[in-house]
Amino acid sequence: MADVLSGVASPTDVRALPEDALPGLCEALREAIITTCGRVGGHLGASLGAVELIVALHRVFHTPQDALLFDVGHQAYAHKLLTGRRDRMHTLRQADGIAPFLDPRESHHDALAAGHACTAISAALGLLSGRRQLGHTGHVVAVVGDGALTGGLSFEGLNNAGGSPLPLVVVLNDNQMSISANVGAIPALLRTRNARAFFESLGFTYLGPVDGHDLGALTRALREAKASSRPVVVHALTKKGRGFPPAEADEQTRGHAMGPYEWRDGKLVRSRGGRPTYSEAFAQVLGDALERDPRVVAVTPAMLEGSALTGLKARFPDRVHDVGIAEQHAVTFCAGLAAAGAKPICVIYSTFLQRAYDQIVHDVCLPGLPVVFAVDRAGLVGADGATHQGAYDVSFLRPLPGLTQWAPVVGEDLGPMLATALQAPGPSVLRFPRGTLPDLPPEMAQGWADAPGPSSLGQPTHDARADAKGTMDSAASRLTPAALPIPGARWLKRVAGSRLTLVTLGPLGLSALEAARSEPDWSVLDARRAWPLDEAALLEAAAGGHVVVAEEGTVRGGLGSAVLELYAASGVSPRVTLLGMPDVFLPHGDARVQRTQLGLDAAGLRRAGRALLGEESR
Ligand SMILES: Cc1ncc(C[n+]2csc(CCOP(=O)(O)OP(=O)(O)O)c2C)c(N)n1
Ligand SMILES: CC(=O)[C@@H](O)[C@H](O)COP(=O)(O)O
Ligand SMILES: [Mg+2]
Repeated sequence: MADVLSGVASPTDVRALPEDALPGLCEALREAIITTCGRVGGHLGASLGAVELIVALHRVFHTPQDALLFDVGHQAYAHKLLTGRRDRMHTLRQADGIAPFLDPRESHHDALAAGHACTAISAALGLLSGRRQLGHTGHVVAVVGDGALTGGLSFEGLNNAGGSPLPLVVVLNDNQMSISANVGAIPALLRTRNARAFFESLGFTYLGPVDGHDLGALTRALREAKASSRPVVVHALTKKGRGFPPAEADEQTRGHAMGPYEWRDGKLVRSRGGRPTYSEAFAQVLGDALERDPRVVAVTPAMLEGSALTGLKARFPDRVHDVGIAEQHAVTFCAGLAAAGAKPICVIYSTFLQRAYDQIVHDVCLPGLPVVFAVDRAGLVGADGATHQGAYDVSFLRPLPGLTQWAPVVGEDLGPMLATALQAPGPSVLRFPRGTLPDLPPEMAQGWADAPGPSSLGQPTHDARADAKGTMDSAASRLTPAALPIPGARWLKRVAGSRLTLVTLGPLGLSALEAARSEPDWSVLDARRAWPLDEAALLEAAAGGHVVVAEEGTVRGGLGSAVLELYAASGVSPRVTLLGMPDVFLPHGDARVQRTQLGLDAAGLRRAGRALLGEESR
């Protein structure tokens, strides 16, 4: 079957094929998608479910004169394969390779970049309006999933489009799935006769429901939509994971997202070589908290599986809420929960938290409600690239009065930090990265390096040994809130009279420890909080005259900026180097390689320290 696809270099070739060649083309596309995802991972399920839809779209609409926008873009591998990227698909989501989602810089058949859900309708209406204003006659199509209709932004777009005379075409790819089972009233409504009434009441012509795997029916409906002079929705019923039995059998996500070789014996499994992830470790301590305190409740905006909450949902069905792709609602829902006296924990990816900024400010921080934000995927995310990097949470949250920002180093820190956050009178953040838990370094596994005594600059911050012991003990035993709260920063290595201190946030503390092992007069300070700062500890660090601050987040406005602000306000002037994510949107690639490239590994930290000391050659 692959030869049908090998004859397609552009959508023009798709339109030139005889109709009886199209089933073979769809089979070849599925084969290519399955092979690609098997080798390099990717969004298998959604892309398999959209094969016929995408072939029919390219038969009817002529890109780039007509524009196709795909909500998120994770379902668009067939579109990439049909638009000249077939021979590079093996580079998908890798450094300098094919992008994880759509990107006009990659192909002029990609109308707009995306990666976050619920944007397609608004962007498509804007594109259509702008094109008409500038005399362009092409059609604009927004392809959105049923999950995308659980997000408010989609409705802002539908509302505006339905009241507009512009002939926007919305194709609803309804597979009754988000990443896992879809939630709420809207997806359910779509499978009833009310779907027609719903869209018609919003001002759309409704075409459907159409079998989303029947090329003839799809083509006819799309041609009718293309001829419409007013907003129109084509409602296609599809199956996520279609054509690959392990995905179709994957009840949880239909093979939504996977790493390479994540299926064995015909089953789709998330394989990470057995080590738990930070998300799974957090879910563990969250489960303890749910067990211990009936006021605790968890909220996720459609990332039950990605945030490792599926098991907790089964254990606490009424206290783990998946609210759909609705980050703004998730945050303000948590504000309501907190106002009622519950202890809400909003479990949310750093990049998706961006969508709920005003809700954090206006509904949580301004009233000072004790919402806990478990900010997952904080830092480099790797394959998902620029639209998904967890780069900004420290910076955009730090200015908010009363919001405490914690960052664990190792999995054992999560319990104490969560318990501290749950005791806090106001809102808190715990940020942790995508990926598996690290091994404990020798300094942590066998207790801490001897602290040389009280800080030379004022009160000792705290007894690192006691704190560490408390932390370590809590790792072993069930946590009781009495063991907390945690004070501020934590010396991972404390050398009296050290000349240089590596100040880090989160897991970078481990790289700093490794970097400092061969440097007898370097100290390592785990800031533990991005805000508020542990000023005494940071002023002690300044005493050595040289400070490197390293964080896996943008250097603009992050921990490093806060430290510089402290030193300026305190009238101390050590030489300071800031390391972090640079002032660009970092592309897709291997996060470990990118960390090294950014100098956010032990060698990079050592280089930065030596450069600061003027000992580059050593
Ligand atoms: C703002 C935002 N929140 C969450 C996500 C994660 N996400 C990616 S795809 C997806 C499910 C989309 O469901 P649907 O629109 O039905 O598409 P399907 O995968 O079923 O084809 C989610 C939640 C995202 N990309 N953007
Ligand atoms: C497309 C999308 O936004 C999600 O599927 C995201 O790619 C999940 O990321 P993780 O793989 O880090 O859970
Ligand atoms: Mg869906």
